[in-house]
Amino acid sequence: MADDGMLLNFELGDAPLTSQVKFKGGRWRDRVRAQKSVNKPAAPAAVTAADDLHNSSRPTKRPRTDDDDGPPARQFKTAKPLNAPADKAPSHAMKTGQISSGLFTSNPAAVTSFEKPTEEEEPAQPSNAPLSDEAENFLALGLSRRVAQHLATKLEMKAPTAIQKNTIPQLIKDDCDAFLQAETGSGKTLAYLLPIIHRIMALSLNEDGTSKDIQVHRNSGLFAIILAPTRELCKQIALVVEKVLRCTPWLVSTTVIGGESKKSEKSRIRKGVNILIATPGRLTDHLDNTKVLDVGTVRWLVLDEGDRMMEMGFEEDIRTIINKTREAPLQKQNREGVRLDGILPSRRVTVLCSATMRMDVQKLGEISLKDAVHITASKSEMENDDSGATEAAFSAPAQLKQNCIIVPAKLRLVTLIALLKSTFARKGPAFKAIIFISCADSVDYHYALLKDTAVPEPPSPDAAPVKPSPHTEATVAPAAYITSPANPTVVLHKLHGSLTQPVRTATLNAFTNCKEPAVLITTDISSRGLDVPTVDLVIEYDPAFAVADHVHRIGRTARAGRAGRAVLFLLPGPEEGYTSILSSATPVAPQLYDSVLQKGLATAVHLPEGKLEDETEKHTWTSRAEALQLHFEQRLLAFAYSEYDENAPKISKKDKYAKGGKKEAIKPKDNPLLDSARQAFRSHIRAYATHVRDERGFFDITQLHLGHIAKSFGLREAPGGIGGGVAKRTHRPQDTKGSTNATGNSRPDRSARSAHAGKAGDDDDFGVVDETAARRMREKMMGVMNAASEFNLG
Ligand SMILES: Nc1ncnc2c1ncn2[C@@H]1O[C@H](COP(=O)(O)OP(=O)(O)OP(=O)(O)O)[C@@H](O)[C@H]1O
Repeated sequence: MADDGMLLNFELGDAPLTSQVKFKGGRWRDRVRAQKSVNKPAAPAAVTAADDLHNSSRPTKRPRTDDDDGPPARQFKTAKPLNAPADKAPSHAMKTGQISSGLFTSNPAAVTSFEKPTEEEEPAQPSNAPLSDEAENFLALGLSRRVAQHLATKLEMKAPTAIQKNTIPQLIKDDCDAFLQAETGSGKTLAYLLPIIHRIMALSLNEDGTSKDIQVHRNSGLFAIILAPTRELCKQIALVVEKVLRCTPWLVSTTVIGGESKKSEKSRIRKGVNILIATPGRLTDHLDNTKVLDVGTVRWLVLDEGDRMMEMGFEEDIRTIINKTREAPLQKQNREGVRLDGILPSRRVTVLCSATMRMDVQKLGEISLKDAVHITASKSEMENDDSGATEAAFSAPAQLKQNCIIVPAKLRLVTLIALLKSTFARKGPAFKAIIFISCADSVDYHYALLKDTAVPEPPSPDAAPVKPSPHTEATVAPAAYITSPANPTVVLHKLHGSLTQPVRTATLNAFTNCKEPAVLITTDISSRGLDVPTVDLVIEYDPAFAVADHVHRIGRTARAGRAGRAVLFLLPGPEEGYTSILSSATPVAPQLYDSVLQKGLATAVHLPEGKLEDETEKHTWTSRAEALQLHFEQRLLAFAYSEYDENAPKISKKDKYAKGGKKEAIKPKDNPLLDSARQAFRSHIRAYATHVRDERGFFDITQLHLGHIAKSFGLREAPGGIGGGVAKRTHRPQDTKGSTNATGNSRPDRSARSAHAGKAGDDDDFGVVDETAARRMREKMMGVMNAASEFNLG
């Protein structure tokens, strides 16, 4: 066995692990068995292949800091559980045939140079805030006094943002198509909505501004259709429309977004609607089947987050919607005889809207726009003048602080906890964070891992009855690990597209309205358009599949001029080069993972039942990190092996070693958390293969050390069953140790990564991504998404 890097995580001893794992919940019989199992004396270790058996690589060059109390670069003995008596720390690992590699050893070194931050820099001036000049107001942009007053008094919006300032007069006076492109959180929704509502309201006004005798009402015709990619986004837009329409209660909006019966949507359309907010699929369905849906009076078609709709495969639906609205004869007056021309546009106007500019959007522009003006926060110009379009393609709000932490795979999980723990300890009670993860399985797993598993205390007789929503039972829970005495209640939420619509809606509402500090663990379902103004921190635990998605993800914070911070986790190696393309838009400051761990683990980790350490011993951040990792690994092993179960049929030595004398792991028992970890790992690896082609040099699946990645899921070895899209490489590439990849970064030593090798030093690469297979996989993911729900990366 290679010795370097292969360590037991703890010493071998014979004392029981008593308080390391506490079993709560479930049947009492299971709890008793589980507790007995951890109290049993240890048996000699049966060693099987571990995650990095082959990892005979170079020692870690872990960056060190001044007050570093970390371990040496190589260590042959790592920490024992902190609450185990000295020299007596038996482990599940010994019994299960598992070996766990040391947390701080055999980690590839980062090539990024980390500059020590000198002083807290002055935050940049917000770039997406309402304008501060007193002369800037909605009235001056041409909106009616009624709307301007309503915005100021009821919605507390006195001044427009830059994109609103450039869009509103344009869409009030001109009837040409428009492409709105501005940073996330810059108020694009109101930028296109206000002129539409202003012009519809004008149908009820005389030229002198007084009200006409006949006012338009819900039955006067459908004037605008707004399309958005997700139900969540549609609901959010509908809420904004509804708030603005409160100043004109005779106008009505509604949504057709699926997730409820088509019959009730039909009946709302029949009652009359002036502004319709829809997802493309559902609207196409209604255009085909709902006769009362008359698009003859429609003057505006807005495609919000157009690029996302294209990416999700809605191109056909969008084409159908555009063709059907264009083909319907344009009615110059409605059936009540109200003249529409002259007040509403004399042609159908299409507005395309996105914070990012990518190929999908250009294609959508070709399908939907004619002689469009390109409106940005700084100017408005005809589209064929493309200056400015690309420069703004990937910009993020200026006040948004961006960091990236280069974390070796094995340390990802503990670094995440440390980051959350220190952030929540420092921040006020209303602090909110979103963690983006690549797939739904991984969201499910991390939610299950981080939530407080303690059975809640029965409420005292005089306590007010709490009525938890039945829809959020499985998606909202108190968090463990990241709480602190300063911030004891952090509420964990999870959201992804495989959840049912009522659960998605209820969970999002719970997160938005949560008065406690809150974390939302989610997929890219939450990356677009989601407007929770109080989100302070976005963590990209898994990088986005494309830079455009990254821009939208981090845009969930720093909205409308507020401050915000985004942290991106990257692996040492090719991924480090990714910062070069991000920094071309906004600077991304690299951060040492050591400093994150040091800060977060300066104090004990809190479990619901107490601290995860023996207070009589001295602890360092490294020993706490090791203990925390061990704790997670033990949680996965807790119910996993029948050897722990006294009542389970005994497995004979003969059976154990049946296959040609090979050591066989003992058959695992059912452990939902372990199953979830394995499933999450597999989905994570598959998702990794779907990064867009242009960025795959940074996210190269052949560079992943699966054993180390497994450890970040609390697993001690990489489970099998990863297929589809990942083909075995047959030739060892030449660019091994010391070579430089396309990004200019030297690759980590490949010989360090042969855990999946057929033959050591030969066919040792895990696989290459076949482009067609990757595309198929991505399409499949999108396909599942469209069939089951509309937005599910998982
Ligand atoms: N003029 C304004 N004054 C104050 N707040 C505003 C103004 N306009 C919009 N906002 C607020 O800014 C936030 C972001 O608005 P909106 O969701 O429209 O941004 P966006 O540009 O569409 O962002 P994204 O690209 O992320 O979808 C919302 O909370 C909205 O209420």
